[in-house]
Amino acid sequence: MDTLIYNATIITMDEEETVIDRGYIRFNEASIVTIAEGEPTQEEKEGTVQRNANGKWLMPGLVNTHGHPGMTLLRGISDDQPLQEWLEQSIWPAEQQFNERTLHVARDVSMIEMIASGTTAFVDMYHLGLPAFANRIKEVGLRATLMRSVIGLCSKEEQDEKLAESLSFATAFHGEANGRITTMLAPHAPYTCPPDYIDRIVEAARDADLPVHMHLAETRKEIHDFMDQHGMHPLELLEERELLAGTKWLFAHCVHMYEQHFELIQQRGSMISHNPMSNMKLGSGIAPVASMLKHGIPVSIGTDSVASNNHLDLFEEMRFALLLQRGVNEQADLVKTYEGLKMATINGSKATYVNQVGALRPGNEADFIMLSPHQAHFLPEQRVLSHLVFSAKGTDVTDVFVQGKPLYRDKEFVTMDKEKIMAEARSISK
Ligand SMILES: CSC[C@H]1O[C@@H](n2cnc3c(O)ncnc32)[C@H](O)[C@@H]1O
Ligand SMILES: [Zn+2]
Repeated sequence: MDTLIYNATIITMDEEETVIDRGYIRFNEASIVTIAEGEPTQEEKEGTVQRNANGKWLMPGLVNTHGHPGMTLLRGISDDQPLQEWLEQSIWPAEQQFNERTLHVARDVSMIEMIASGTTAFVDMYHLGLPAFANRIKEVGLRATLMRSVIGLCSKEEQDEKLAESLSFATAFHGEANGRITTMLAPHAPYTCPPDYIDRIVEAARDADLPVHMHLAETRKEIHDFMDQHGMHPLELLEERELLAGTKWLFAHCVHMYEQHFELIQQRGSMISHNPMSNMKLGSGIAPVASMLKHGIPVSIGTDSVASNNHLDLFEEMRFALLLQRGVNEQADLVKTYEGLKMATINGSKATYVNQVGALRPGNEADFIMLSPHQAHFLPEQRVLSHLVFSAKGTDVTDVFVQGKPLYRDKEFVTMDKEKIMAEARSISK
């Protein structure tokens, strides 16, 4: 049976700045059937379960295009180190202690946090326990892009084993959960994967028609060391080895890149995940997002893990992304308000190479969220787009639907037991 939600203010993200002041959406588990202004007719109501939105704001679910949910219990583990020191001294030793249970609980906590703040789809780059996570996501109902990522600082035999494992996970799970799970291959970074290993990963991805996700140009040190070793910027090396064209890339960070790199990225059709808070926290720098957008790159937004953020609230991340660009470039209209919403929604679907989400239109999948406008920080209520970017917080989200199924209803979890998961997290993190 279809569901009909009426009396909603609908932000479609379909055409430029469309806000349907009082409207309704009819949908089912396959797709959105109707979106229209005004009251539904008797005919539209037929064969539906109806729900009054009471003026709530209804918009596409947010897409987090870079993260590591398995690291969630490392929140606050080390707050004052730069990337390389943070990885080598704090993160990698702590990750050695992970087991099935800690990973399961960490990922459940991250999904609680994402759902409660309006994320309907996320990218997870990780090397441990992927099949178990994919199966858990099937139960929870979120949309996810998963990959068994690889670090290639090992023998060729080990590299090949890791790549084979990645490929077998990616091919087994791509399209699972009624298409909610998609997969990629993922060399961790140019400083942990030698060029000939990246060659082999890209070749495998092309053969299997899978996208490739990688951390890129995150710190000045990375570029400095890479230039010393290879005589050029890592993106230039990818181009020299003919790895950009014909590959569906999603690069995370891209902080230390310049005009000519964005021209190349745009020409080759690669995607970028901008992670402003993680870059700030680790003191990595400010990505030149205004320049990326000027080149026509549909920049998307990621949080990275909560060990470098320390939260998964994409509303906050989106606002921070805009404010940073305006502040650092001393220009108030450089990255426009609506661009922020695009980055967190429709650009996220482009970055993950997933069609039919990120915008609300008939035929697209019913991945959407609702926010309560009855908050002091949303007064006066008329300027919805402005409020969503500059005033909204994840905690304003009241409802979350993925593929037409409710995961969060009036702030109650439908598919997860929040109290149980939090109790387990407290107990094991001790
Ligand atoms: C093998 S991929 C997962 C791996 O990535 C590490 N990681 C987490 N955040 C970052 C980041 O911002 N830059 C580089 N690497 C990062 C983490 O240790 C995971 O094990
Ligand atoms: Zn990362």
